[in-house]
Amino acid sequence: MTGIGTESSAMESARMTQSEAAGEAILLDGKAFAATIRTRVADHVSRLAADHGIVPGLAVVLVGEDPASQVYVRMKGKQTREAGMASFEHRLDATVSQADLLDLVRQLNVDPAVHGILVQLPLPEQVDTGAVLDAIDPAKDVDGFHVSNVGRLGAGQKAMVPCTPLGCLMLLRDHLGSLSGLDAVVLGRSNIVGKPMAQLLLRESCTVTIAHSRTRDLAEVTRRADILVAAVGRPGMVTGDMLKPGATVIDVGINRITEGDATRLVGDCDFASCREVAGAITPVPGGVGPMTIACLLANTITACCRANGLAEPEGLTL
Ligand SMILES: Nc1nc2c(c(=O)[nH]1)N[C@@H](CN(C=O)c1ccc(C(=O)N[C@@H](CCC(=O)O)C(=O)O)cc1)CN2
Repeated sequence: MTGIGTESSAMESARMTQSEAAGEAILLDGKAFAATIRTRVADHVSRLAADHGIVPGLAVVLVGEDPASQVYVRMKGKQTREAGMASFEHRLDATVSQADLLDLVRQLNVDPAVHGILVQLPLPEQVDTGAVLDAIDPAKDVDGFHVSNVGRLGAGQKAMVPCTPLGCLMLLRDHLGSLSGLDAVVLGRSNIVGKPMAQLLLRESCTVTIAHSRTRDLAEVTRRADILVAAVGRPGMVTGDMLKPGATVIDVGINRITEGDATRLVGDCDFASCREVAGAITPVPGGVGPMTIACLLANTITACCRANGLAEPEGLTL
């Protein structure tokens, strides 16, 4: 294993034969890959405790009662504890003032037991999200959303890298090896996914296009992509006819749709038609989503090692 994302290749070759025989895209199993990352994180946590008496700590701040956010925060706490790290959960009322939220962030910034801080998004309207994110100590900014980490990533310097794009990159490297020279199209220009994803792909020497709601002849753009990352939050927007045959498709969308009495999660890609054209594709659920929390744990270890002047964990950072 050299660097991030080569460990599941044996598993993948087995799947490849099955998928190829069926004339369908290979499924990039984020759930399984995330489990291998969490195991690596847990191993590193044990070493930090045994060799240095250090327990990495992650503080997660949840404002309000958005049902999806509550689920994600619960998952984060559980997986943090399972990896042997300390989890600090702070739940604030939806009506919290900007000043009180900033006070909490400042307390966490100076708490030596806390190596990573994450404020769950979205925040309620009365709160200035940018101001809250920029109040987090950049060294503890395990989400990589602080403007200084955004700038460092863009400048090719050591940074905290946003978890979802980092997870996408791990999946891509695991499947493709080198990405150098490939045409990559990122669909979506959010600060959380689209923009950092484009920066990471550029760092891998891809030729990167960011497409968005104003892009003209979108299908003509996406059909050029060897790698397509869809992060627009529109269920089933990408259809098979918009893909280059054999493309690697990373579906970041997590959209809950209602069908009759039932609800289910779907991505931004129309899975059935994309699977017929793509070479490989991430499913929803079980693709990018689980990678996000695994990378959050990895970033917390990275922040903890940097804070203590220790070597960074191999295979968990860029
Ligand atoms: N501060 C942040 N806020 C938000 C982020 C983030 O990275 N930092 N990302 C998203 C939500 N998110 C993590 O917070 C997240 C989304 C989805 C999953 C996941 O594992 N999804 C599963 C399905 C889970 C389900 O059943 O609902 C999957 O795709 O298989 C994890 C984390 C917005 N906010």
